[in-house]
Amino acid sequence: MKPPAARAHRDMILEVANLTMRFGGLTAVDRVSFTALRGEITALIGPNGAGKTTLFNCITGFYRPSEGAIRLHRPGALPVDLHRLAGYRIARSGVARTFQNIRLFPGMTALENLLVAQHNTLMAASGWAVGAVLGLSRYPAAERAAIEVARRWLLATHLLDRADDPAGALPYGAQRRLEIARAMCSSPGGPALLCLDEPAAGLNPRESEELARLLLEIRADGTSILLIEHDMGVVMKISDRVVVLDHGRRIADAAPAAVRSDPKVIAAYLGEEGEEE
Ligand SMILES: Nc1ncnc2c1ncn2[C@@H]1O[C@H](COP(=O)(O)OP(=O)(O)OP(=O)(O)O)[C@@H](O)[C@H]1O
Repeated sequence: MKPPAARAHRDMILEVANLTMRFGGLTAVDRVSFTALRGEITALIGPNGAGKTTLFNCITGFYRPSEGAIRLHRPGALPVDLHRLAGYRIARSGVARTFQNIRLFPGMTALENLLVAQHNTLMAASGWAVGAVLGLSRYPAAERAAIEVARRWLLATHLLDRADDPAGALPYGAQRRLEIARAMCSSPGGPALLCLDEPAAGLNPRESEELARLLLEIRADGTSILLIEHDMGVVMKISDRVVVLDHGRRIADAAPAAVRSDPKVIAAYLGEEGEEE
């Protein structure tokens, strides 16, 4: 486990402070605080209904939290209060996400899905106007760069040979990888923070292995990752830090080995998982 001094403010990518989200009388997230460090994989685990996806939805702007703050810290830039921003602005500030249920454009090819993800970059190159149609000189170069970025992520996700297949025709595991590739294409230079909601759901053991390798590559490439995942094999193998939620509250926040042997976590979640198997 990293010593507390190593979790300094300057190393932070995400700061969640006293976050609360209520739906009528139900408190789905209850005064949760934690930090995710730059260059790390931070996992968010806990039983069904613990509030993990609700927390993600607050971070990515799908929900406006009832209370508390969420800040993105990027090197050389002022912290960004994500809890005050609209979702599209959060995406533009470098936060990308995937969903529990695959949300690709099924009728578009794998390559097209990755180009659509770069729409903002391409529109910026056209001056947010008719530049592309008028043949503005910056647009063709931006388009070539977008194809190169897409190619790079098709390669990284082992989908280059399926580039021209409709996304909806790809096997399930390939669609999951394409979703991650799409998220990686959504910001120029890659997102600062990649939020993945159960990326291993429905994968077979070999595909889970491949996914773990891909996430380690993404981390090595400089993108910090926030990961909701029920596959404890994947979580324990690749996470630097594990935050555990139960009934909307944070019950643990430590290195994987410490979380695995924490009696509170075993009682609330890991024990229950073992019984299910
Ligand atoms: N839009 C909503 N309206 C009302 N209640 C909601 C809403 N979204 C989530 N909840 C409730 O908030 C609680 C937390 O749900 P959430 O989906 O965040 O849990 P989770 O930890 O992601 O669970 P899972 O592992 O099953 O995905 C649940 O009781 C859920 O029913």
